[in-house]
Amino acid sequence: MDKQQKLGLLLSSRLFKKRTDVEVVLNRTTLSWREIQRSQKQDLDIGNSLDAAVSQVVPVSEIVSVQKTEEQHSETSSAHSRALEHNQLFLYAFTVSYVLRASKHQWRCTDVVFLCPDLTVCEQWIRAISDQLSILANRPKSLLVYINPFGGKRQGKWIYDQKVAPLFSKACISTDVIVTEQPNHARNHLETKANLDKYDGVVCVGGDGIFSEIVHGLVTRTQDENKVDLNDSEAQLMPSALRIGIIPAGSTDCICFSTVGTNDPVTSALHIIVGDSQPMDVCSVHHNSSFLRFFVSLLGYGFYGDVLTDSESKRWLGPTRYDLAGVKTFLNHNYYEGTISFLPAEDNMSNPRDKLQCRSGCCVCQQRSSSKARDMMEEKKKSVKDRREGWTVLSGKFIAINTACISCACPRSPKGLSPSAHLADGTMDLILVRECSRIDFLRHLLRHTNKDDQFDHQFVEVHRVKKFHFQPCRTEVSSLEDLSEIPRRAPSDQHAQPHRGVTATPPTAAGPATARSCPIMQFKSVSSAS
Ligand SMILES: Nc1ncnc2c1ncn2[C@@H]1O[C@H](COP(=O)(O)OP(=O)(O)OP(=O)(O)O)[C@@H](O)[C@H]1O
Repeated sequence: MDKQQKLGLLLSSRLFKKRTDVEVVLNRTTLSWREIQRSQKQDLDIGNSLDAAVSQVVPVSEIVSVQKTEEQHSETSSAHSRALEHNQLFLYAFTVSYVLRASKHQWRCTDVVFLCPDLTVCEQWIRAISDQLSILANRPKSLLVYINPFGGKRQGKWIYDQKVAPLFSKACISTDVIVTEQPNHARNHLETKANLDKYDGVVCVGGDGIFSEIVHGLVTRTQDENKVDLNDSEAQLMPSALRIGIIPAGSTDCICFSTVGTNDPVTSALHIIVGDSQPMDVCSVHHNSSFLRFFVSLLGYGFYGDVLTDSESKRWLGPTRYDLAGVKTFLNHNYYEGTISFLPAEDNMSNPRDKLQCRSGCCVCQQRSSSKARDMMEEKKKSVKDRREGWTVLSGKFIAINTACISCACPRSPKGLSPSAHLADGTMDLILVRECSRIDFLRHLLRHTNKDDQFDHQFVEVHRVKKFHFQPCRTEVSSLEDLSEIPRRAPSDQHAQPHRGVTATPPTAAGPATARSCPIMQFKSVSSAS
């Protein structure tokens, strides 16, 4: 058996590309081509070692489509005359579209056209590549798409129509598209009406808010179908069988940025097409015995909670609303007094101040995922015990009580609020900013935007936790300057915990108060709920 057979050679031909003869080779994992003449010259001059320099290799998993090139290709006339020189006629052509990795995590779709000496060869190539694409089990064939036309700069529909739909169509993905008409349209549709059996995944076009709707809709429906009581904070959530993809078209797009490393609709569409997936934790928030909500990115109480609440009333301003609400809340300088109890994550595989950045294939998340079944059993047994022991209790006055399920990176804060938080390890990073002066708090906030360690302040502490509980003092919310001020927002006793990805699929996150997490499935370009 020669080397090529060992590599699973499927097809090899001498074809023509632009002005050159190329040897094109398809095996089970790659499509490659190299210029024959140049390579041979190099063979003579410098030896075989330079072959790689003139050959291109594309993983089959990153081929978007292969199609017969019907129209006269721009290069055809020059190619034709060049071909004549070679006493060959290359009248038939096929185009392979594939992923090109550009800079800063961005992906682009690029084409290569191969001219063939006859129709049989052309069709043989198209069939061989199509066959390989058809056995890629992760690729979605049918998607349900929700577009929020009011997210971010209100470009969602345009972004989808112009940048995403043509790629889905090229990849032969069928879609049902719903443009939402009001808040919670997507959530309610998913919870009650959508026929989910038809689809391989759900895609949202918008920001973290519409993603949150999708998470709530899918996770709630899955729990209903499996008779899981969401009000039971100890119940193990069942993962959804569908993955969620995000096309960023919001104001922050934190979940997309934190998982893919960029907010670029084309990159996200390509991740979806090639079937990339990334598990995420979903956390749930309970108040007493009632389920409040899920979250997958940031649960903010105090400063960030106030910024988000205030920014909602300024939605008409677009993304600028966050800056305005941020300045206003900063000037108010409120603090919140209460007691926080948390259950620390037990192992020492990672901590919130290590330099790890969780990415696809992260060993910490993988290890967690492989021990998931065992952990689920243990966690069940432990839940009663947990209530009695292992909890750490802290009291005091806090400006911000944040919980990050993921790094929460976004263009404004490229490393995020918790740079080494993991996407799917079943833990949350609890970040406490204690009472401090305005100038100190500003120094802390500025560190969100630069490379300095944002936890390296005496008034900031961070804990990697599995669950936490917050019990506010009833009369406490006051300006640091004016302690007599009545709290604008009376906090209540809440707890949160993360649910580790339950299925064999991607991420999930859970929310505030008592938080826990369960997994949901996502395409890699996912983002989460805030
Ligand atoms: N048709 C609609 N009209 C008004 N609001 C909608 C509509 N569809 C969805 N929404 C709501 O709009 C809110 C914001 O949407 P989205 O998150 O997509 O944009 P954003 O807030 O600008 O971005 P980000 O959350 O990333 O900052 C969501 O909470 C969603 O429930």
